[in-house]
Amino acid sequence: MASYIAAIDQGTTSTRCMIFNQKGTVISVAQKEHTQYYPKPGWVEHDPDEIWRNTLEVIAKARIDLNLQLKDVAALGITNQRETTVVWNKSTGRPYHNAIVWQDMRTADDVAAFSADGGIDRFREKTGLPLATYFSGLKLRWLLNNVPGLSEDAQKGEALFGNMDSFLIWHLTGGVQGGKHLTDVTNASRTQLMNLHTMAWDDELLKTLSIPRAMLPDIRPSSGLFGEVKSEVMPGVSITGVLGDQQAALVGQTCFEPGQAKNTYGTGCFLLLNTGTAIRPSTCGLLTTVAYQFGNEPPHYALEGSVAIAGALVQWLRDNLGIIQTSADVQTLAAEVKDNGGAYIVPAFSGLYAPYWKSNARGVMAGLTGFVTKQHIARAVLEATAFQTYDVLKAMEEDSGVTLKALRVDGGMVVNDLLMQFQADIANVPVDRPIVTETTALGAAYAAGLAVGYWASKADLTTNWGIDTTFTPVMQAAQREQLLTSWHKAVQRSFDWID
Ligand SMILES: Nc1ncnc2c1ncn2[C@@H]1O[C@H](COP(=O)(O)OP(=O)(O)O)[C@@H](O)[C@H]1O
Ligand SMILES: O=P(O)(O)OC[C@H](O)CO
Repeated sequence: MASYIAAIDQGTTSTRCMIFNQKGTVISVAQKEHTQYYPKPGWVEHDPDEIWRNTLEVIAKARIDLNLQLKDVAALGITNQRETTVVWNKSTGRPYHNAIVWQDMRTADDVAAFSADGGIDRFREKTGLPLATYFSGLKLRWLLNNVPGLSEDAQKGEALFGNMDSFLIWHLTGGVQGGKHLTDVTNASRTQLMNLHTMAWDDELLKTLSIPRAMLPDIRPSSGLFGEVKSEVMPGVSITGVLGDQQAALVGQTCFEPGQAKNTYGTGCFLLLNTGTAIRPSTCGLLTTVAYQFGNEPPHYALEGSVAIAGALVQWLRDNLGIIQTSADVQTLAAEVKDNGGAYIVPAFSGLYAPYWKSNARGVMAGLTGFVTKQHIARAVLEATAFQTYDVLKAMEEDSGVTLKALRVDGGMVVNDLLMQFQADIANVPVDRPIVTETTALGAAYAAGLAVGYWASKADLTTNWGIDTTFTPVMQAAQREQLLTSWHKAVQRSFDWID
């Protein structure tokens, strides 16, 4: 038996390759950031070719650092930023356009137009999703309507659509020399084109959005054979696990029982609750999504509270305002004051996602007085993530009837103790930070490893999970109430900024 499992985590800001051992410990890691393009206010793009080059580079580096022989790699897993939409030519491999990123809001007019007939929940019964700029279907429609020649090529099956998983699988398995055009159920569930009940592309939705079926990838379970790598960075290794990154984190946190949840704090923030094999509709502004499907087992579903801007607000403080030099500096600055000084930031940069779904909201800073300093702003930046998590947590508890005993957390922001303590305080729930916080790549590794027998069962994986730190709530109820009241007033003020 080979000693390791490799995983690629193609995220919003960077691409990573990680090598794990059987204990789920990271043995080698390489990471590279890619360029964010903002061609117009509210538009966000990535260059798919840059991401492909970075993927090759990080795989090579992670291997070299460990002097990893191919015979030692049991399988490769892939996890990815979801919804981000790529269209490329089957014969040349060339993308027709930059990828349209999940945060991009260019489809706001389509959202309004389609909602005029039936409201934003028009497709919810079939897809589990409200109409929003977030999902792939309308992004693909925009590309078909705006890129010359694309629609014709799509009808002929010459143009291929995919999220980053499909794009990387296609390249890794041979590209123009017959690369496989595949996706997994979790990624497909974020396109707003897949029917959650059948796990297949839905002809009625495709017709309504004018999407040619010929350009769509085949949908596979998350764990199983996707193909063999042909690229020279890892030739002959099989890709046997693919999951959208938030679902991968749920798997990496071994939340296999209905009622278990995790919250991932990265660019955005995503709370997922495993709801088992039954589809649970949301009436409180959450998403119903596929959590994972392992081999021939029935799919498991999740309720999801998606927050668009979390760590991205820290980056904004660093890159746009220049108040801090590194993301980690936000904690040092925020710790210089004992509270937010009355300042609140609602980071509705991409409108507001769950549980509000307000495409026309925009960011606000509220409660400013002459007393407020950059230290208070740093604190308000961190608190914004915790307040947004509180809102989705409450919606989750109401929708599911589950009261969380503890919140499992992961992602780049969880190194921030001040944020984690405030999260525990404001949600009044213990926050469990695990030993391995790279749970996204770990989840893809788990899916890949289960498929080839590297791990025998989910029970094997569960024993790998362990707590590093538990943050216990200490805040008085009256203070919590006062903070939440002010936060919710600020949220109201962000609504309806765009007419
Ligand atoms: N010490 C820190 N405190 C707060 N935020 C942080 C800290 N370190 C990193 N971040 C934020 O975490 C995010 C990166 O997390 P990561 O999980 O790698 O994101 P993604 O997978 O979305 O690319 C960035 O937005 C960054 O600003
Ligand atoms: O790449 P991340 O970690 O920011 O995750 C992005 C999400 O998948 C968007 O739905």
